Amino acid sequence: MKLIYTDSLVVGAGLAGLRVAIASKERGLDTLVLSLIPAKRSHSAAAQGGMQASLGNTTKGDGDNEDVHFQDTVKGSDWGCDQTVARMFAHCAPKAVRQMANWGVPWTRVTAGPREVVVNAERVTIEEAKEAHGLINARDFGGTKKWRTCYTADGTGHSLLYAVDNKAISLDIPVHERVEALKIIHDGKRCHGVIARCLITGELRAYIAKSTTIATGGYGRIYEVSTNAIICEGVGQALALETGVATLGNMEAVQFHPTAIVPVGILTTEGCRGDGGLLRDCNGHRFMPDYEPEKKELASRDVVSRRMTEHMRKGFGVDSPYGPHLWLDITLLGRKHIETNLREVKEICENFLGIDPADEWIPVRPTQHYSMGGIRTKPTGESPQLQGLFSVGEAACWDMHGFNRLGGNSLAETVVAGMIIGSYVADFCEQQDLVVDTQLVSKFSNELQHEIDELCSGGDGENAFTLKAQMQRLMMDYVGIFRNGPELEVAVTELKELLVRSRNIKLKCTKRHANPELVEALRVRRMIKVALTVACGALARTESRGAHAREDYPQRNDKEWLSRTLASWPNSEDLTPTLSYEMLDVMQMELPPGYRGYGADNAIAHPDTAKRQDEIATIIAGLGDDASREQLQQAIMPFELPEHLRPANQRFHDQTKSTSKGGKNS
Ligand SMILES: Cc1cc2nc3c(=O)[nH]c(=O)nc-3n(C[C@H](O)[C@H](O)[C@H](O)COP(=O)(O)OP(=O)(O)OC[C@H]3O[C@@H](n4cnc5c(N)ncnc54)[C@H](O)[C@@H]3O)c2cc1C
Repeated sequence: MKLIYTDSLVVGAGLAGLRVAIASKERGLDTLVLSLIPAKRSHSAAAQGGMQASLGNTTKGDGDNEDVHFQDTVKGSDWGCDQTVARMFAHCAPKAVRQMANWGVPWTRVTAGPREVVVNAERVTIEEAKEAHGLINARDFGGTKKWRTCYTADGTGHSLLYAVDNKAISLDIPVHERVEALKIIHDGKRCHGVIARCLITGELRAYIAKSTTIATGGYGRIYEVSTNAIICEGVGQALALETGVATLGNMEAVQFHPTAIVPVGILTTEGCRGDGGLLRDCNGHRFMPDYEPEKKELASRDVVSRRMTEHMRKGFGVDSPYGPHLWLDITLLGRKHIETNLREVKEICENFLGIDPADEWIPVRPTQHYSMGGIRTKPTGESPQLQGLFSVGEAACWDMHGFNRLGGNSLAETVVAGMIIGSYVADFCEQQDLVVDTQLVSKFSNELQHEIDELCSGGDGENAFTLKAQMQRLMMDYVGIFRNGPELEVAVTELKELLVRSRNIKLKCTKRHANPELVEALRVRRMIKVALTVACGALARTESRGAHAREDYPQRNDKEWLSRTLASWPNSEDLTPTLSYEMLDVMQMELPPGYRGYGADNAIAHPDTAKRQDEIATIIAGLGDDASREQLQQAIMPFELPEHLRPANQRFHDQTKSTSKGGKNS
């Protein structure tokens, strides 16, 4: 078998993986990336609406800064996130968005003077500052206090991925395309690389590295209908799970996006509502203000998706051969706006629905969209259990999204976390020697070879495609937007049966090289395990938090459930994961749990909340009015960053406004 050595191995050539690879290569490390597909076709390219960074350039972003972005992110997460990580992220997002401009992203810019926008269904004219002319613009997105989402029309992921991939090419970073990592090489304590299979020749290869970063994206395709690319199948999470040691975090936290088109499930960006689009029911009635008078269509995604589902259950859905749906109305934005800022949406509507969204309403329904859960890491991106194993981007539970990700915070996470974690990965590689344990390599490659031999051994057995379809249907029916105990029990029981059956898959086509059936068979048994971590986590969590909505436990229960679910699979013969919990410590939080500002306000309070609020008030009073925001931060919730990322961010109106924390400008 071919052994390939490198310092920094990155599995995944989406935005997150490439950004880590660039950080390694820029430090002079030998770096190599694996990908199922050419880098520029990675799922990141599909992102439409934009990335959040508190630049505060537009009038509607005036007063924005890291504090506001941090608070929106924590509230968006329904207090499920790691607040230290949310702080690291909010601090570095402005740096990342500017770096992307430097690398060639053609951000939409501010034009000084009057600008016509739609706010709450009305056309209003805002005035953009003369000093902001030519600076990076931002649009509104759900769950945010300010207009903060930087964008390139509605092709933001495409332009980001092209810029980042071109940067990787300019640094001569090799990407081994059409290669699938299927096993992590480890000794229970330390990760040494992966065993991968070439999807063209079928050859197995060992990639041996000082650090291995899993950046394989989300696991959306364990559901039947998803906005995700078909390669988002959760194999990266399964790789970690199958080590038996590494843990996955909050796998039950699965986001449903409010506006995917019916029936195919392709996304229309949140930018549609951010720019002023409305949701209407079968009577043409704009219903969101009835449920969410303050944020209306721009509450966070978990809230809007639930309200839409609730409204359809009351009989206000539009009947269609594909089940009920609602309408997204962007006609009020006008043709010019749609053809410049939402042109991908227009093309999607024309090509997949045969309608012109400047004239007609778009049929939409909430659809699986994002994986908040993933490979649990420390703030440095490293697995707490396996030294040298890192994870980043949607594959990871770093964990800045908790139980609900805000729109625009994922693209931002890929390049921000890629920048931060890339730096820690490089530090790690500089401090470590390359360890080559050939016995260990043989053990894992033999296991994979044996698995392939079994699948190809002929005879009667299960069909991989059938099992996958059954798993996807189960997840859709029983582990969806609203969940309850009896249905989750059904999901777990039937997924366990599918897992047993998946151990007896036999291929009809037994070719060892390019063979889609073999690819499917190797993936589906891993996907079912991932699906079980979602279903079991959801069944065990007897509360509602963010995207995890239990009809039988409708309250957020901070008293008992302010925790992160950890899932591991210590014994390969087990039929369910082992769950444990990492408690979130209110006494360490900068923002103790409270009301999000939208959605239901019926949480069961944590006993420490009031105590922590008092403690923070005492700290602020003790430091006095002259304290800098850095002193305050240090006293309330300090956080680490690589040194080059620590300097304060600057904004064009810094000179004219207060620099104290109270002034919300830093
Ligand atoms: C339609 C759509 C629109 C979106 N719009 C926005 C938006 O406007 N703003 C926002 O913030 N977020 C948005 N998101 C979310 C965001 O795009 C993703 O979360 C993000 O791009 C994920 O990037 P990533 O680098 O983590 O993974 P990906 O881009 O998914 O890349 C994964 C990589 O891993 C590789 N890979 C996978 N498995 C293996 C394996 N076993 N072996 C080798 N390689 C492997 C793949 O080939 C790929 O290169 C959107 C998502 C969707 C679905």
